[in-house]
Amino acid sequence: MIELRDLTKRYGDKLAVDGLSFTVRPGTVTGFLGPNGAGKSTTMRMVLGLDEPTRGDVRIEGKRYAELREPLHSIGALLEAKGVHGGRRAHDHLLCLAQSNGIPERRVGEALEMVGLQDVARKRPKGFSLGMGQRLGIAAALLGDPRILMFDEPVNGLDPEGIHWIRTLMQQLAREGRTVFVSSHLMSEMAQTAEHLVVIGQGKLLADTSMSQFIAENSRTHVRVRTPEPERMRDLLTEAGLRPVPGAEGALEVDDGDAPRIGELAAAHGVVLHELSTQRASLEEAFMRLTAQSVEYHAAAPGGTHAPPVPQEGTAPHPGGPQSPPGAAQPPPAWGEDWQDRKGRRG
Ligand SMILES: Nc1ncnc2c1ncn2[C@@H]1O[C@H](COP(=O)(O)OP(=O)(O)OP(=O)(O)O)[C@@H](O)[C@H]1O
Repeated sequence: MIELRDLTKRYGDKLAVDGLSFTVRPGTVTGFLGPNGAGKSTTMRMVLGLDEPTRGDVRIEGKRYAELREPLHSIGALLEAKGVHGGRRAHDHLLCLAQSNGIPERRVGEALEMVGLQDVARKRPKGFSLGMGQRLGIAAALLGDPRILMFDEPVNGLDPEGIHWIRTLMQQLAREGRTVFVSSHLMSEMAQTAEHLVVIGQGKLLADTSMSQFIAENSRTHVRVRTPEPERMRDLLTEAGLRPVPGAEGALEVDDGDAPRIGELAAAHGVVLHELSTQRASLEEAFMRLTAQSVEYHAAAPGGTHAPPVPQEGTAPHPGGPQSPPGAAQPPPAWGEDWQDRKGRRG
């Protein structure tokens, strides 16, 4: 369990994390979401004692990180996959970590096997692909067989096979009763992986709820009805006390109706239906709606106006990139911008 109480971090006049209180519980994968610059990485660094909170505190199984006698047994984390010594063989890198944390050597082989790197154990990570680097970082996190795992953007840059593998691994770790806390920008991925969500914006807590409740509360679910007799169907729905509105392709959309009831109504009046479907909003839609006010940077829309950010799975729009209109002002850093890039510029 990870417990945050009033956790706050200020960098100069920037309040990066603003009074966060929430608990990450064992047995489920908890997704950690927020627009760029929301404070996710800062929060994770404070969990690991890498950044000192300005106010408040964070406990791991009831203790501050600095109080953990053998931290790798309590919490394993993947913050930056590039934090590996490129010249030391994969096995030796893990062995160093194991020896300095009182972890038996056999765990090195086990961890390498868990992440599928046993065949390259004697190779140096500087020749590793991004995916292999991520796997090695995850092996390090698993080394101490910890009760808590924390991953910051673990699927960044991975191919579909790697993404699938990490998703399955996180779910398995949660099923084993561990606490799994993971941040990601890939909404469809998060929707498939996490059962619980913590959402922050501009350092503040926006939601701490189950995935299904989050989507239900922050989006619109409606029934879509297509029929060759739309006027008649609309009248029937209205008479039944429902409020159909015109949708795309001549369909009717009913916010407050349930599909079986509408199907029965149509059947009772002999109205042919070509489509009757419940349209559930995606996590991405719900996330965009909730965080619209707390996005730090908005991409400039063609024509120079500012539009709400539209996250594209796995893409990173770049300011001044090929899609910028000629003569357009350089927009501020956009959604999906490589965070390392930004952190680098920050110095
Ligand atoms: N060392 C630092 N010095 C100054 N400002 C910082 C520092 N670290 C973070 N910040 C600022 O704090 C805010 C939160 O940054 P953080 O990296 O935690 O956000 P994030 O949610 O992880 O973003 P991303 O999704 O882009 O990785 C940002 O405005 C960032 O510019």
